[in-house]
Amino acid sequence: MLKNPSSKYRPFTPINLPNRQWPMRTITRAPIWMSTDLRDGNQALFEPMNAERKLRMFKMLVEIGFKEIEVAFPSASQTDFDFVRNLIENGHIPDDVTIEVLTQAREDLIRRTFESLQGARRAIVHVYNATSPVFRETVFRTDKAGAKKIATDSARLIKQLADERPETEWVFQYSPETFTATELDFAKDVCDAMTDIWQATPERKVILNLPATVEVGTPNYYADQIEWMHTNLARRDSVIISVHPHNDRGTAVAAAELAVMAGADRIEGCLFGHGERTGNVDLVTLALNLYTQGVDPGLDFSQINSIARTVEDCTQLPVHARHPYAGDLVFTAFSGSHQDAIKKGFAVQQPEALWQVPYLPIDPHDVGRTYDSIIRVNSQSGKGGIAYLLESGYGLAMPRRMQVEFSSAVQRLTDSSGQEVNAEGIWQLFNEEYIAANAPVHYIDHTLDERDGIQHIKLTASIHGVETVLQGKGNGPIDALAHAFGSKFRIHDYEERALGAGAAAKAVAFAELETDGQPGTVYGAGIHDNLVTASILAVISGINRLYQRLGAEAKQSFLL
Ligand SMILES: CC(=O)SCCNC(=O)CCNC(=O)[C@H](O)C(C)(C)COP(=O)(O)OP(=O)(O)OC[C@H]1O[C@@H](n2cnc3c(N)ncnc32)[C@H](O)[C@@H]1OP(=O)(O)O
Ligand SMILES: CC(C)C(=O)C(=O)O
Ligand SMILES: [Mg+2]
Repeated sequence: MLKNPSSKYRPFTPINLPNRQWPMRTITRAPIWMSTDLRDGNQALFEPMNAERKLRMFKMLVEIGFKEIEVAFPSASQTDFDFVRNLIENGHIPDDVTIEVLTQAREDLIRRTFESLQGARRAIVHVYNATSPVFRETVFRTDKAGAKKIATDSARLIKQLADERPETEWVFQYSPETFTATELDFAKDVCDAMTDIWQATPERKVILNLPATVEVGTPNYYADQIEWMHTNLARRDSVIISVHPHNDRGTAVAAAELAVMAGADRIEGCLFGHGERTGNVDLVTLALNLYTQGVDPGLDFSQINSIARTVEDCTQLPVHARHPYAGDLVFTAFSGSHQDAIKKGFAVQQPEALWQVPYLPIDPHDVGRTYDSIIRVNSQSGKGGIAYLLESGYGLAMPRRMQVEFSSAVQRLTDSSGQEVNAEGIWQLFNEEYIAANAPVHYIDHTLDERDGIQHIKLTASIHGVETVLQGKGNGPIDALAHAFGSKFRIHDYEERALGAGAAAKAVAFAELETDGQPGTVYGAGIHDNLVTASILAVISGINRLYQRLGAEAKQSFLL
């Protein structure tokens, strides 16, 4: 019998936090954002960014509004070292932006890191060492005291090197790497030792970054860990609690949000969730989630498409089509009931009112997307989306029952092709179905005159290829036309509209016909510069479409 493979794994042990506060909190302001696209994001690429791509990414991060950017692991490679030098020496760092660099807690690497920062106006030096039992035992082969000493030795060295370079405003950051797998009291012990050595004060805060280096539990578990640290850390008023969730369980966004509710002040992550393995937390989703709750994230994603394309170019990895807010398909509705609700929502949505369009958590315009990309039509689509595409693309507003009739023609097309059809394809089908319905009756010409309040029509048409003149009279042109055809059908409904606007506008007319012995109604449509001609064409289109539905016997008597 197969052994249950899950027996290889251990569940996390819930934290005893009887008075936890975070579940009752909401997020009312944006955290401090820190982009690590150029470090954690970059170290996880098949091909790390070259200098040109790194600079392009840096400039874009600045434009988006990041004030803290981890730009490199300068002791890891000459490319990273040179990049930091380029930023400093060539004045690429705006005054309100602080660069951050990462180093392991090792003397040679720390010294090299400070070399790279020579001449920086302000810089965050970020040092880390893993603190969890498996790292202590397996990687460092040491005990708690040994792991703590790695951190505190580095803290003293960093302080000394910083003091020797007073021309730079230094900010210190420590990460107990693998924090989520570390005993909380030990993580606190090491963190407190760091803030003690660095002499953290409310004026000169130290950043304690508590990473989910590997996501090991549910997001509420991370929130409990953060709240415990928030409550128990020494010198809390002199500490910025930062979180750095990875996405191994696919819940990094939730973990970051709950962590902020639990007391975190700052979030580190990457655009579109780049980063080691399953990635760092996605800063785009986090920021726009806040935005849709009425909280200004302080980051500008109003041109999400161009940001996505730049990130794709720099990382050589695609943004998934279903990625929240940014994917190609996230403002697209294929299914009929969704399209219907979206169309109705748009119709009543006022520009300045609260956003209430069904199925769309955000106004696509807010992220630089257009409504055109919203509704796509495939075999799952209903009339709402089809009507929306015709209306938004071609100014053609169909009567409601006609939308139902036409949607089955679209359905037949998408069923047979198995493919999506775009607005142009739907417009073409509309023309084939209605405007080109000109047999067996083909309109040639007409005259109308009014005598004693009665309209008289003389219609010249080709019927089954034979030129024929028909005459009729009635209360209006449509009535007179029906009379000319021997009143074999009734006009159930008639509507006319403008098609397009201005001098180029045409008239479009719709006529809904019914005849005895034939269930239901059939629509016809006509388009012409002249409204009356459009209405005559609509009736003739309806006659021809009705004729196609009749049995052989009914056909004989339907046309004169
Ligand atoms: C979770 C994260 O994302 S952490 C950031 C990871 N990013 C990177 O590592 C960037 C690229 N890294 C590198 O280029 C290299 O690892 C360097 C230059 C930093 C170091 O290279 P090397 O000196 O060859 O060491 P190596 O890469 O093999 O790392 C393993 C050594 O570092 C030690 N180490 C690992 N992390 C730490 C740490 N935070 N502090 C101190 N020592 C550490 C290990 O114990 C091991 O030491 P040992 O060789 O005595 O057993
Ligand atoms: C260096 C640290 C913060 C890190 O990237 C992690 O733990 O994931
Ligand atoms: Mg990381």
